[in-house]
Amino acid sequence: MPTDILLSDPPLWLTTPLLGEPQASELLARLDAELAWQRPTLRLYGREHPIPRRQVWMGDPEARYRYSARDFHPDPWHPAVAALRDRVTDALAASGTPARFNSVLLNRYADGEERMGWHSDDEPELGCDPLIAAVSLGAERPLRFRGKPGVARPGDAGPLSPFNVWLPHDSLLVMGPGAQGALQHALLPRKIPGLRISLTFRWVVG
Ligand SMILES: O=C(O)CCC(=O)C(=O)O
Ligand SMILES: [Fe+2]
Repeated sequence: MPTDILLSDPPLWLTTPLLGEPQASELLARLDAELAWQRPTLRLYGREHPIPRRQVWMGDPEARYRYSARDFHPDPWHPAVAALRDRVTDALAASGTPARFNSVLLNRYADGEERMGWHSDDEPELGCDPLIAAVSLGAERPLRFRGKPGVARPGDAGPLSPFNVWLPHDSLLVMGPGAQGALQHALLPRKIPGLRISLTFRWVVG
């Protein structure tokens, strides 16, 4: 599997293809059809807003997640998602990066209008310097990165200019240790038609 090193410090790598066809397209159709996609609301400045995408939180029972002072329990592993988790774990081990995952956030973007705002995946449950593995299926869209406001870069490196990482169908983006401390990322709205599903595998510290 060809891997592009997009950034070395913090590590950001893109591998494509991950599964090959027809497996990748079959997985996209199966996840779309078989998962209990939710559109929870988020409270912002005292008002409830439905999130601009759908999602499912899945994982081991002890991989609980606290968010907005609420405990979220993961859905049990769907067999196709568990198989993908093992595939990603094997691919990482083969490239000399042993990692394990007890949970995954699945995001479903119906079209280019649906999106995710600027954030880092730096919740305390994820421990310090997590490795997050993100699989993309469906419409190719750019994940935009920028330096985290107020965080200096290592050495004399100047400020990092924002950049796009285009995520093709059937690709794996690895955000390695340090990426969440140094960078933010967002899936901004774009006039790109078509369904996209991403799966961001994580380890949640119990
Ligand atoms: O959909 C994507 O590629 C980004 C998802 C993401 O940032 C997340 O799940 O934390
Ligand atoms: Fe994220």
